[in-house]
Amino acid sequence: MFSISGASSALAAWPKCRRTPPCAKPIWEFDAMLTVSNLTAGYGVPNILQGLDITVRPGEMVGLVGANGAGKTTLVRVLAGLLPARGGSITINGSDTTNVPAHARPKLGLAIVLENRNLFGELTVAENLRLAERAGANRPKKFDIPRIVEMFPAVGEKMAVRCDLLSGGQQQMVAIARALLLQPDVVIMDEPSTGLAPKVVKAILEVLRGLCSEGMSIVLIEQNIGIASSVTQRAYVLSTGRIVHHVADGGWPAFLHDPHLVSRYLGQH
Ligand SMILES: Nc1ncnc2c1ncn2[C@@H]1O[C@H](COP(=O)(O)OP(=O)(O)OP(=O)(O)O)[C@@H](O)[C@H]1O
Repeated sequence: MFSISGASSALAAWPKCRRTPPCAKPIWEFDAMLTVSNLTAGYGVPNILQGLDITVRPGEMVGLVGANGAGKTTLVRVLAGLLPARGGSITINGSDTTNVPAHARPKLGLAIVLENRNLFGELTVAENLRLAERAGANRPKKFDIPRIVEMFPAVGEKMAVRCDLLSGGQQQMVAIARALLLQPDVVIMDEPSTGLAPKVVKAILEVLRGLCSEGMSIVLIEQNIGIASSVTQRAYVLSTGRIVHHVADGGWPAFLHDPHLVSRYLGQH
């Protein structure tokens, strides 16, 4: 649901003197961290995803925005390995991941924070984090539990609490923490703002910005254009399973100013 802010409020909130966000790096300096090429997938006939091309470089936070039914969740499922690609390819850090099983994708540097967070509800926060830490043990270490607690003090205070007893915001923080303990190079965030108070969303976006400035690649999948435009450098607009528009680096204000684009592809006015 387009429940939070619309394009006009996003535009109003965009500082006139806004510079490129702090995590921006000249894109020509880097090779791609995540490449999706001509990706097709679906559940029946016809395909839902109809030939997607997406590139994310190290240190970029890239948005993927689209209205209900555009195919965002389907793309997340294919990236996670939960739904097979029917055509095209997914490359992570130079490795072809298209047909790699879901459980093996984190070893290649991919972590996904699903919209439903997918925590082990009956386990404590500490137990959830330790499982992730173990799963990420063979990757170059960037995060450990003390660092996670520094990043999310609220997680540190709830270590002994079962995850199903946490608030939505606390669960989202644990889900992000768990993803980071996989020691990923690229994190896919599926609608992290869903159901959360603006203050919590702001805190989470701050953490994501910080990660990005350290070189992490982040794909932020968002229906809320206000959030996407405030934090991502550029974005792909998905509509009926196709990338129909690319908001280039620095192109958010122009996109938000174009009522035709916003209402046509995002259903917002
Ligand atoms: N399990 C499924 N079986 C058949 N069709 C599906 C299935 N899941 C999704 N679809 C269809 O695929 C299309 C894209 O849905 P998807 O959930 O990927 O969109 P979305 O952009 O994530 O939408 P929303 O923001 O509402 O979650 C829709 O037409 C939907 O009806």
